[in-house]
Amino acid sequence: MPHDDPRPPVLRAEGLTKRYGRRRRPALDGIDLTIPPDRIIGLVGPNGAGKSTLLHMACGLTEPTSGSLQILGSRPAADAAHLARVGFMAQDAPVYRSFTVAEHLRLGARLNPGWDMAFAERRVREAGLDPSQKAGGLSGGQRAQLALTIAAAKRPDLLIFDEPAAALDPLARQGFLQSLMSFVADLKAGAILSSHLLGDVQRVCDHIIVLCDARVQIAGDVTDLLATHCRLPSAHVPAGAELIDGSLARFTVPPPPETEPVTLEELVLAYMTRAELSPARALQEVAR
Ligand SMILES: Nc1ncnc2c1ncn2[C@@H]1O[C@H](COP(=O)(O)OP(=O)(O)OP(=O)(O)O)[C@@H](O)[C@H]1O
Repeated sequence: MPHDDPRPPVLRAEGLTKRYGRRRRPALDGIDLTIPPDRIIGLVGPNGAGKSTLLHMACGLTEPTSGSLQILGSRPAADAAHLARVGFMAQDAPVYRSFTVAEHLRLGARLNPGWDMAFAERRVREAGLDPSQKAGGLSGGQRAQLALTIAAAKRPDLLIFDEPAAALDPLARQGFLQSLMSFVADLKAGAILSSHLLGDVQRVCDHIIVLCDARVQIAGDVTDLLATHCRLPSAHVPAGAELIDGSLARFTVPPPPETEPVTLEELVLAYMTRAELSPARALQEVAR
């Protein structure tokens, strides 16, 4: 983030912790994280890592147990004006099955002061949705397009998606991700999406957060991460390098020429594997 950018970070977490029960392991464990504006952020990690918990907290749907979280410079869902600045699409693209597409848009207009009906109607047409069709009869891909339109037509500054395309076939997923990117560009909004589909993340995101075991393992702009992670040609770990997993290392100095570049998928998998094998994790498993 340029130092003269006056805008607050999209997300700032300090010591953010969430426990769902006093005896349970935390779902988020002391997370410190700052995400600059103007990013499409991919939140990745294995099942149960805490991704939905973080996204729900960002929307004000659940409260931290301790620590603090700011979204666009304020407490999540601090007031009506702040609520209007954040659009959320929950897992499985929830819609009202007995409402038609047009009724969804009218409901959106009644509930959201900044609702842009012209934008919503144009997007419904572009997605090929029939306004008189009941949402219960839409395909998964059409339902996702409707839910995306509803999240975007309030013209938020930040769109949050919890595994938005997990249930869609590859073609519907491609259409959905294209719409997502064009919405973000149209609205000049930021976006955070959680996903298990690393290919999708690689296609649309320019910043990633790897969350495993309730902790952030690595976060940063994709270009920076790919420039600072390489595969070592031998077992020797040079100065300025930290071995993450196998031969994949992170460099705090410019990597030497004999190292090989890595893909985003390899990088994410290396951090996930390291977290899975960490001694702290092993101890937690024994304690459970
Ligand atoms: N409402 C809840 N009550 C109790 N425990 C919960 C609740 N929601 C989440 N958890 C627990 O918190 C941990 C993190 O769950 P969360 O759903 O945030 O992970 P996730 O990374 O989104 O997982 P997935 O990829 O499977 O959706 C898990 O151990 C889960 O069982």
